[in-house]
Amino acid sequence: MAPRVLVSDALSETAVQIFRDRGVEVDFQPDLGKDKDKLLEIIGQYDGLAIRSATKVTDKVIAAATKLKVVGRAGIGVDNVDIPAASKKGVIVMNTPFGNSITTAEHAVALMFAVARQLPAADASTQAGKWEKSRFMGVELTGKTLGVVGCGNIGSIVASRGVGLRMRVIAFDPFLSQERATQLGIEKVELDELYGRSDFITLHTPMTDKTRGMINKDALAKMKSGVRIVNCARGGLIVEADLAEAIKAGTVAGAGVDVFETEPAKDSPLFGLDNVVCTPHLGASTTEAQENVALQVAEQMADYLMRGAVSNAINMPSITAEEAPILTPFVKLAECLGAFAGQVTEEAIHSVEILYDGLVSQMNTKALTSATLAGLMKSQMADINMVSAPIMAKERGIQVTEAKRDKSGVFDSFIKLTIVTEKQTRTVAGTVFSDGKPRFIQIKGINLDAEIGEHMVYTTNNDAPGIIGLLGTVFGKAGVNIANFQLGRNKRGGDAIALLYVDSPVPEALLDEVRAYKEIHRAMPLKFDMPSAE
Ligand SMILES: NC(=O)C1=CN([C@@H]2O[C@H](COP(=O)(O)OP(=O)(O)OC[C@H]3O[C@@H](n4cnc5c(N)ncnc54)[C@H](O)[C@@H]3O)[C@@H](O)[C@H]2O)C=CC1
Ligand SMILES: O=C(O)CCC(=O)C(=O)O
Repeated sequence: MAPRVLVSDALSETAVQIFRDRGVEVDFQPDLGKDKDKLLEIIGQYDGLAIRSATKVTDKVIAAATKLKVVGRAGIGVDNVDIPAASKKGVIVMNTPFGNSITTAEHAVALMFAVARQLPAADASTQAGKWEKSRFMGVELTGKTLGVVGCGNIGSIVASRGVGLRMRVIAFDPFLSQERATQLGIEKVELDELYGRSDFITLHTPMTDKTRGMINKDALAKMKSGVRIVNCARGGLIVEADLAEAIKAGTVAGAGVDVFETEPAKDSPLFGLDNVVCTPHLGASTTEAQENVALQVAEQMADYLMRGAVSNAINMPSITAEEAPILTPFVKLAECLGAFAGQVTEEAIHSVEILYDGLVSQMNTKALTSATLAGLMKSQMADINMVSAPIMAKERGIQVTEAKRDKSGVFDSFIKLTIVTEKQTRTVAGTVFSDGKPRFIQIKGINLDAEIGEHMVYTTNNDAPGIIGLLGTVFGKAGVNIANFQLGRNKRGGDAIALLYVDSPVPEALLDEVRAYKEIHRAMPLKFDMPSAE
């Protein structure tokens, strides 16, 4: 059945066409995002949700979204999505990090001009027939200092436009390198220096715990008198009441505000103040940007739903459409290794080490590690997947390390998983053969070659005569067919293991019969997320 996507905000219809062309069923309801109850009522029917900023993907929406696999944000900021809730539920959240950057940068520059020359007020006055020429004295941008706070995609475009306008551009961004600053022709400074020197300040940071409310009374007090502030990033970066006070006091000469603490902004302390220019979150609203982000989000979501490719996900490593087919069998192997260790381990896990040997070490090991963790925790958490597993492991205090090395043995590639619990260290290794099927190649340091099936039985025993006969007889009597039987031992008469791939689940009573045999230490059923035997 084709996956179904709900578009709940006003995306360009380009997105709808792309979904259809890619074989995804799409339901285009551009106003639905504003109707929280309706969204909660219907979200359970969809595999994907495509949004802009009006739809709030809260924990309640995530909880009601029983089939949801992916949320696609046609835009940059994902602060309208509860990412932790989505991640815990295994829902991928994607954005389109570049599609609207130029447009938003241009809006910031437009607001800067609008504030410098009081354009909206001058327009309103002129159209009212007042001709107040002396009221609207402006300032030039040329030669002024522009302070860019947050010099990522958008901030650096604004910075380069500022340079083009012959402004002196200074920037504060903890991740801005000296080389990049030089390349942009700007000066990298500390925040307080930026506050003290700028005639115009433009904000381009994401909303984080650090940036929330950063433009407050204290910050405003450090700024040059007569500064003009532009915010095209996120409303919560500015404490609106504090900015309003500074504007009333005349220490801030004007502000251009596209984004608000609460949106839609029906009221704000900034409304009605002289030389405050407001727009209703229009930063990304150009035909070009909306085409870009709609096209990109639809392609990304369709790629994921139809081919398993992941790009621009906030909560999951990327998997390109090209690598998806090569990676998929190793993802399955990683899941099975994790699932084996998870099912045979009964104590709390302290740490996990995953060794990637040979060709697999050059693959997307982040994705493989996520898959291993998902397999590991699946026996305790049914709904876990590659998205939620790393978070769950972190929450449980499990230390995860990855190691990589060149081919060291007979296999072109193998993955070895080591689990350390309070009682023991356990290892299991596996590979993928040319038939694309995963196999276990080592358990507890004992070599074997075991095909992995949906239902398996694992025994540990003394290496003694009669084990094969015992298992064969008990299972045969009960009508449980053994598809594959693998044995291994560390030395003659030493520790041995058996791994049986069976065609149907094995009843506990049958395993009790096996456990009654004195040479058997442990006999347990295992289940893997593999196709049923044909
Ligand atoms: N008004 C609108 O319609 C739109 C608003 N946006 C918003 O614009 C903002 C910037 O977007 P992009 O440039 O694409 O993001 P980006 O991730 O490319 O850049 C953000 C930069 O902020 C820096 N940063 C983080 N914390 C900082 C701090 N405490 N102080 C200074 N710098 C800090 C980062 O190092 C990064 O370089 C986001 O909040 C985004 O949601 C984006 C598109 C449209
Ligand atoms: O979709 C929009 O209009 C808002 C865009 C935005 O804020 C973003 O991309 O972060």
